[in-house]
Amino acid sequence: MDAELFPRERARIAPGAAHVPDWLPAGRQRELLAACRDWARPPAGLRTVRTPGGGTMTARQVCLGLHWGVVRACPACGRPVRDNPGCPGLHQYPYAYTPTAADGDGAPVKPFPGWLDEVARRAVADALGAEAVPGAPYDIALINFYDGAARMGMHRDSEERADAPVVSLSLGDSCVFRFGNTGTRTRPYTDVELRSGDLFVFGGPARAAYHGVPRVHPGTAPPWLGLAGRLNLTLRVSGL
Ligand SMILES: O=C(O)CCC(=O)C(=O)O
Ligand SMILES: [Fe+2]
Repeated sequence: MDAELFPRERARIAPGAAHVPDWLPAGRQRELLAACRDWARPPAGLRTVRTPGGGTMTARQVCLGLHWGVVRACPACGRPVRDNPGCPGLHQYPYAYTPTAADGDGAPVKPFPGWLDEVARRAVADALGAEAVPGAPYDIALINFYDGAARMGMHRDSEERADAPVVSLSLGDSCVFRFGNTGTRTRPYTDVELRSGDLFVFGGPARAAYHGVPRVHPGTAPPWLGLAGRLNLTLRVSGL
């Protein structure tokens, strides 16, 4: 992989969606990994994510800024999630952002550091151009850890109330990242290989596209990083 003759090229995967290979230099990857290890420690550390049907996700997760997870009651009106179509406080689907790790140890979520907002703004400018950088600061990170068997089903990132681009940074093992369309979980989609240090940004007409991780390639992390598995950070503007 590292011995490829030509560097991998950046690509527009769809209008509003861009892949920038090797965006993070090795030193920044090491620093980001060290920060992720700190964030993954309790309280409000890495947890197994519950799904609405009573199952669990295979990727484990820690959040910064606000906690993302399944809720049983609307944080705004207190009524059962599927029973509040008129309430502006919660999306119809039973995921929401809350200030504490409600489906974990219940501790307050760790703060989103200002330097991650700077990283996100640089990422959007590099990937999509300065005009795509939002006015509001990035204030949420979802950090997913994948072991060799973990994956993530096709979904949309839809609990935010802002349409700012989502910034995705990958560390460790490479994976197949499937980037689809806004209408269905199925084709048409494009499979992109995301490797350690890669940036992927999706905003504008691609902000609501379905996407997922059908496969991680175990043992493909760069040896100098010291990570067995894959970490992905998505940086978002909550609008909340
Ligand atoms: O792991 C990835 O590359 C994607 C993660 C993702 O889609 C999410 O956290 O919503
Ligand atoms: Fe996502």
